[in-house]
Amino acid sequence: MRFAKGHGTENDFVILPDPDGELELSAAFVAAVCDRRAGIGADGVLRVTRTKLSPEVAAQAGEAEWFMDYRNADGGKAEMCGNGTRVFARYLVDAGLAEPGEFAVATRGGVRRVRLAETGDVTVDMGPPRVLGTSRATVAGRGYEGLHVDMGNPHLACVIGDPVAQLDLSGAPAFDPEVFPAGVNVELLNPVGTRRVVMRVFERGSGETRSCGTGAVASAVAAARLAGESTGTWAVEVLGGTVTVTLDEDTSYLAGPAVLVASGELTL
Ligand SMILES: N[C@@H](CCC[C@H](N)C(=O)O)C(=O)O
Repeated sequence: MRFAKGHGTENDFVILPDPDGELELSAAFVAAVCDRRAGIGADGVLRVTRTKLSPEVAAQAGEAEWFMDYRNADGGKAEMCGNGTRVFARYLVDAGLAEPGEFAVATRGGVRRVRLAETGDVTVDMGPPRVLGTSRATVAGRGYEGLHVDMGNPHLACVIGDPVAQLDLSGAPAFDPEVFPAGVNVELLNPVGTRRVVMRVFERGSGETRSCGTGAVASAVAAARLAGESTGTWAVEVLGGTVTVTLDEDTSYLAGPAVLVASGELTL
C-alpha cells in the first residue's frame, strides 16, 4: 500500500491514496499506522478517495471531487480536521489530482474550500464557528471554564490565567459528557498581545498534538470574545509553529504551511 506523510505546523498525518475506494480502514489498522514506535507515527490518517464513491459524503460530489476521510490516531472518525484539510490539499496538488489554486474538499463536516498560495501556505475556509455556550474541563486536577465551539467537530476553548507552557497535558482532560457525548477537543490558551494567542490542545482520539486547525479557530473565537471583538485576524502560536485565523461576519479562515515529507510503501 502506497503512503505519503505530511504535516501542518507539526500536526502530522499519514496519507493513504485510495482513488477507487477499495480500502477498508479498521480502527486497529489506523492505530497501528499511527503508532510512533511500531508504525509510521502520526496524529491521524487521511484517506484520499473520490467523494462519489463514499456514501457518507456522496451528496457533496457535485462540489468536491475528493473526500478527506479523516481518522484520529486511535482509529476513530472525526467530522473535520483543519490542518488535515490543508495537508490533504497539498497532497492533491503534488500528486496531480487537483490543479493548484482554489478548489473544494469534501469532509464529514461539509465541503471546505481551499486555496494554495505560491508561498506554500494553504488557506481553508473553515465555515462559521458555532458558539454553543460554556462548559468546564479539568486538567491535572485544575478546573477551567471554556467556550463550547462547534467547528464541524466539538471544541472547548479555555482562556486560562496560567501560562500554557506549564500545563501537564500528559493525561486526558475531564469534561462534561452531557455537553460532549461524543467527546471533545480541549484547547488551553493565553492571549499574549494584540490578536495573538498561545495555545496547547488535547485532541479527542489523538492526545496532545503540536497543532490543531479547528482548535486554533475555536481559540481565536474565544480570544475575540474576551476582547469584545468578533472579526479580525489572530495569530495562534502552537507547539509546531504559528497559524493564522481570520474571523469575518459569515465564515472563518485558517492559514499556514502544509508540507509533505515522505512517501513509500506500507508493509504493516
Ligand atoms: N487536528 C485536527 C483535528 C482532528 C480531529 C479531532 N481530533 C477530533 O476528533 O475532532 C485539526 O487540525 O483540526
